[in-house]
Amino acid sequence: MSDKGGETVPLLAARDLVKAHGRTEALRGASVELRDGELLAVTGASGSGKSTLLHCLAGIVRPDAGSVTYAGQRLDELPEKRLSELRRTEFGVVFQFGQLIPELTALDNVALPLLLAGAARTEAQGEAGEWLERFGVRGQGELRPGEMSGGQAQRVALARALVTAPRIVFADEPTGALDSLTTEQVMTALVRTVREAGTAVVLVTHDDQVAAYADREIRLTDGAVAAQGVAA
Ligand SMILES: Nc1ncnc2c1ncn2[C@@H]1O[C@H](COP(=O)(O)OP(=O)(O)OP(=O)(O)O)[C@@H](O)[C@H]1O
Repeated sequence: MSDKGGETVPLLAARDLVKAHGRTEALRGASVELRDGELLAVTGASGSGKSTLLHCLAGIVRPDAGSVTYAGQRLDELPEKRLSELRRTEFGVVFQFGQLIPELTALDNVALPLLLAGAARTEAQGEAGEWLERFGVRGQGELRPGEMSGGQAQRVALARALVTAPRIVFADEPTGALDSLTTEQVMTALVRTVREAGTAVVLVTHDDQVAAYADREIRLTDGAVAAQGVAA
């Protein structure tokens, strides 16, 4: 959280977001703030607008109305080129099914964002190996996604989301396909890692077990924030 003349300024702030998919109004005036280093859970019933909110916050989707301000810049007004650069450098994203590249090994999947940012191969692979280590999957570095368990693949996906040292990680049901024990292991690794790195996280989940890891929870109902509070 930055401090401007005694006022605390959130890292990310969305105001009165409206977004329709065709005739479906997915967001109807949702507002949310994220502080630097904060772990925020976004919960709500299926269809309440959680993924749409996450996509608007991450600059993947432009809202029809309302604003998204990240570190003083209006994301919803940025030209696409600048927006994609910002997404690549400042944000990390992880989805329910890790969406790793099937042809690449775990190590190469994690190294890829660094290579795209211009790092040399040896350096990128060294860094990627360290992130696999943090998530307890260094031993799986030479495996391809099809050869890993769901939990291992999600750890690799989280390592890939964090390898560029983003300010914010956006995670959409990152443990949605995992059993309860694996969920606990993946969440423990995620929380420890983001705390060490000081990374903020927006975590969409319908699972109370997962929301309980967050500093704060907001609950969406019909595309607006129905409740918020400190997670249990
Ligand atoms: N690309 C799309 N095209 C049409 N309708 C969409 C699209 N994406 C989302 N919707 C609709 O918008 C509403 C909100 O969807 P969204 O995925 O944001 O909700 P959600 O809370 O994440 O749901 P879930 O928990 O089931 O993933 C739903 O009614 C959904 O059917």
